Amino acid sequence: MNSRLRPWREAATVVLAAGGGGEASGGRAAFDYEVLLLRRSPRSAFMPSAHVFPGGVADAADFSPEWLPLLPAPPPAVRAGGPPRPPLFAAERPELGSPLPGEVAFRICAIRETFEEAGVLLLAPADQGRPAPGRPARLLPAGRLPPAAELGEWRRRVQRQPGAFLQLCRHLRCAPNIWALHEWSDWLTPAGRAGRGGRRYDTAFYLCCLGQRPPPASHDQQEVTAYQWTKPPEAIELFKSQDIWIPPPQFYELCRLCNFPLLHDLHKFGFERALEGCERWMPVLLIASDGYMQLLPGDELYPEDPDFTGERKPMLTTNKKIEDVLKEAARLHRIVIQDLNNVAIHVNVQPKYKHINPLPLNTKTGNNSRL
Ligand SMILES: CC(C)(COP(=O)(O)O)[C@@H](O)C(=O)NCCC(=O)NCCSC(=O)CCC(=O)O
Ligand SMILES: Nc1ncnc2c1ncn2[C@@H]1O[C@H](COP(=O)(O)O)[C@@H](OP(=O)(O)O)[C@H]1O
Ligand SMILES: [Mg+2]
Repeated sequence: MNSRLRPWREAATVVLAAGGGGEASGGRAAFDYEVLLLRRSPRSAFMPSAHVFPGGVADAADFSPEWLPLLPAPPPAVRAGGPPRPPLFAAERPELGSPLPGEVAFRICAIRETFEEAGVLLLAPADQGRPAPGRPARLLPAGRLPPAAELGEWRRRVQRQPGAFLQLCRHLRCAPNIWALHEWSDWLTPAGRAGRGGRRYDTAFYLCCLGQRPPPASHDQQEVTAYQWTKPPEAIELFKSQDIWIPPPQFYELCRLCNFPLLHDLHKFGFERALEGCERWMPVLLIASDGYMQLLPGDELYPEDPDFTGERKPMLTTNKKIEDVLKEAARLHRIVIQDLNNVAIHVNVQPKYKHINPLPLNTKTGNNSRL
C-alpha cells in the first residue's frame, strides 16, 4: 500500500522474557521466567497509563544502510524459504532509499526502543558471527558496557536522535542482537480505537528469551513512568485486580505465554514457530448492549472485507447481549470486553502458522482455575 494512503504508523515491540532454570512446582511458581512490562505515561496521546511491552514507532535511522556492515548474517533457518509475512515486513521503502529489509529494520527498532524506554541493551559483540538461535540469548557482559552515567547519556542521545543508536553500537563494537528476536505476531490498532490525533499502529511483536535473570531496567520518567518484571499469570492477576490495565493485544499475548511455564519451552516454540509465518490482525469491534467484542480473523463474524481505513464501517453493532451473541456462534476467535478489567478470550479455531491459542483466562474473579 502507498504509505501516503496508510493511515497508521509502523512500530515494533518486544515480548522480552528472562529467567530459565526450570524449577517446577505447582501453580504460578512453576513459571521460571518473567516478562518486562512498562507503564506508559498518563500524558501519552495513545493508551495513557497502559502496561505494554517496550516498543515504538520505526524511525528512518532503523533503515539506515550504514547498519549493514555491522550486522551478523541471518541464521540459515531464517534466510531460507519465504513464509507468509505481514505487509509491514514485505513493503518496499523506496522513500528511504534503503536496502535494509523490513525484517531487519523492525528488529533494530524494537531493540532501540527497549534501550530508550527501559535501559536494557539487547546487543551482541559485532565479531560474534552467526548467532546460535537454538539457545536463549544472553546480554553483553557488564565489562563490555560503559559506566552507568555514560550509558545514561547515550540513552538520552538516542531518545533525542534515534540515529545515535548506530553510533553507540559502533562505539561498543557491538550490533543489535536482531536474530534473538523471533517474529511472534502483528497487531493493527482497530479503526475506531485510534488515540488522540487519529493515532493507529501496525506493530510487529517479537519474542526474545534471555537465558539469565531479568536484568536491571529503569524507566525514562517521560514516555514510561514505571516498569516491572512479572510472570505472565501474575500480570493477568494484576489486571484482574485492577492494579494495572493491559491493552487487548498485550493481554492476548500474555495469555498465550501462559501456555509455557518454562523459558526453554517458550524459546524453542517461538524460535521454531517464527519460521512458519505470521499474519497481521486488525480486530474489528462488535458493540453489544452490555459490552463489546474485538473480533479476530477466523471468527465467524469477522468481516470478509474488513474496513482497514475506517472510512466505511469501522464497527459492527447489535442490540443483543454479549452472552446471547456468544451462544449463537460456533466458530469463535474474539476478545470479549465487558468492562475495562473484565476481559475474556473466546477461541476455538485452529491457529495459523503453528501458533498457539491463549489459555482461556477469564479475568472475572474465580475463573482462573488453570493458573
Ligand atoms: C505502538 C506502540 C508500541 C506504541 O508506540 P509509541 O510510539 O507510543 O511508544 C504500542 O501502542 C503498542 O505496543 N501497540 C500494539 C498494538 C496496539 O496498537 N494496540 C492498541 C490496541 S487499542 C485497543 O484495542 C483499545 C482497547 C479498547 O478499548 O478496545
Ligand atoms: N514526557 C512524555 N510524556 C508523554 N509522552 C511522551 C513524553 N515524551 C515523549 N512522549 C511521547 O512518546 C512517543 C514516542 O514513543 P516511541 O519513541 O516509543 O515511538 C511520542 O508520541 P507520539 O509519537 O504519539 O507523539 C512522544 O510524544
Ligand atoms: Mg513506546
